[in-house]
Amino acid sequence: MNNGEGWSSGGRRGPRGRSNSKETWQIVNRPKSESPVTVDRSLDESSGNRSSRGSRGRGRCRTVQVYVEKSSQVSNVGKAAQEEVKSQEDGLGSTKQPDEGAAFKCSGDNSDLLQPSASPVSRECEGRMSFGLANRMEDVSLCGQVSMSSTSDKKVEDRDSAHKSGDVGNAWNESNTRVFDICLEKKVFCLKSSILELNREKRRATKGYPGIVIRPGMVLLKNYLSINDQVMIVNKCRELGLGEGGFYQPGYGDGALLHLKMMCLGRNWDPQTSRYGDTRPHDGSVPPKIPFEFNQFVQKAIQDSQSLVATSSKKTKGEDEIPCMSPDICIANFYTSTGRLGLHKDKDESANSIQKGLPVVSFSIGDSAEFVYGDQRDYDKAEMEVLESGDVLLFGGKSRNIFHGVRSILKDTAPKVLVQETNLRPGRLNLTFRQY
Ligand SMILES: O=C(O)CCC(=O)C(=O)O
Ligand SMILES: [Fe+2]
Repeated sequence: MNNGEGWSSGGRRGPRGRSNSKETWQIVNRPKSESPVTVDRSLDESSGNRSSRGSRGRGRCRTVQVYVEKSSQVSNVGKAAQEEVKSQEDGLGSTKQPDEGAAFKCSGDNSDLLQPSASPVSRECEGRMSFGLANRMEDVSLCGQVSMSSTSDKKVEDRDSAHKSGDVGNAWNESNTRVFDICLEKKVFCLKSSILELNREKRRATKGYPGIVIRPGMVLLKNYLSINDQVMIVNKCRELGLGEGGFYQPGYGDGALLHLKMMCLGRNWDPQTSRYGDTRPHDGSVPPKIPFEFNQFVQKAIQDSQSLVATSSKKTKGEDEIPCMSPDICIANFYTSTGRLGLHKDKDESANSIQKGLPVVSFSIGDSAEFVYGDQRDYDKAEMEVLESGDVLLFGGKSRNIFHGVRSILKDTAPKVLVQETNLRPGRLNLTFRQY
């Protein structure tokens, strides 16, 4: 049923600007009792491939945890790349957002329409499985202070309140393409992090966290990227993001803006045409190459997901559910605290890639996000998973064509130590890797 709002013409991206979205969402959060089961580091280090019962899941859902040895994980790739990258760019660019109530045209896969709120749905729980993944936090010193730029914060506030009051334009034009800095430049004042908070982060980073088979072809590796790796990724993305083909404010063909900043690596994805290309049409820039270390993380995440799937079902080979993939595209999104992304399918990769179910591999860094997904473009039927900093999500095989999106960014949830080390702006960095 059409509730009066349409969808964008972008193939990959879907709906934007659902009015009063916060109030009308009906997705059920996982009850507290079903939060991921953590494992002791001692277990993790001694047991190699042991499995035990966990309590994650819903209702009748039984989960099993499998522990992997710390040495088998990707570790500290590119530690040297943690140097601070200096830039004189202000980096905010024009961040005008479309009016929340704006209607958008629809076409192709994005033509389904929003349904009015219905009763909450529970997620399918069969086949879920946990996979213990120890994490690493060597060499990152914990300090109780986080610094941010007050100047930049003020600009972000201004933009946000303009957005809320709906008095900003929504047209995409050349001025929207100014480079965007994902990190704050000046350290002007300090926010104290409580010792409790820092200890919580430290515990989280040093304990194993589960990997979960959410549904066939969809795997979530919780807390998979160490803080060191996250720092490296942020620094690298910042460096690339300030150069040719770096972060900018994208817009659709109809002029509406996406609620995020974007940078493409490997190949350019153009939201105006929903196509991949070698250069970025609005400025002719060539996308930076995907850093080698990023691809190593992706390969490792695919392998670990395949092992997880194989362990969870004797009948299935891991590769059948999550096929191997060599990424030649990475789309980096930066969401400020008001950022979001409507339900959409990733469908602009080659027919061969999609047909084979080659997975999309997604890294989350910074503030947590409410990630929604489902078989239909229907928010009321969608399920939700909070993606936290360091989480890696894969959807391939039978889940390659799911609708998915980001409902909201949860403020002040980024690990303090990450913010302190990188000066990452409030918000979330997301990288999705694909093979064309
Ligand atoms: O930010 C996310 O988690 C999802 C991003 C996404 O779906 C995309 O870039 O196509
Ligand atoms: Fe996507």
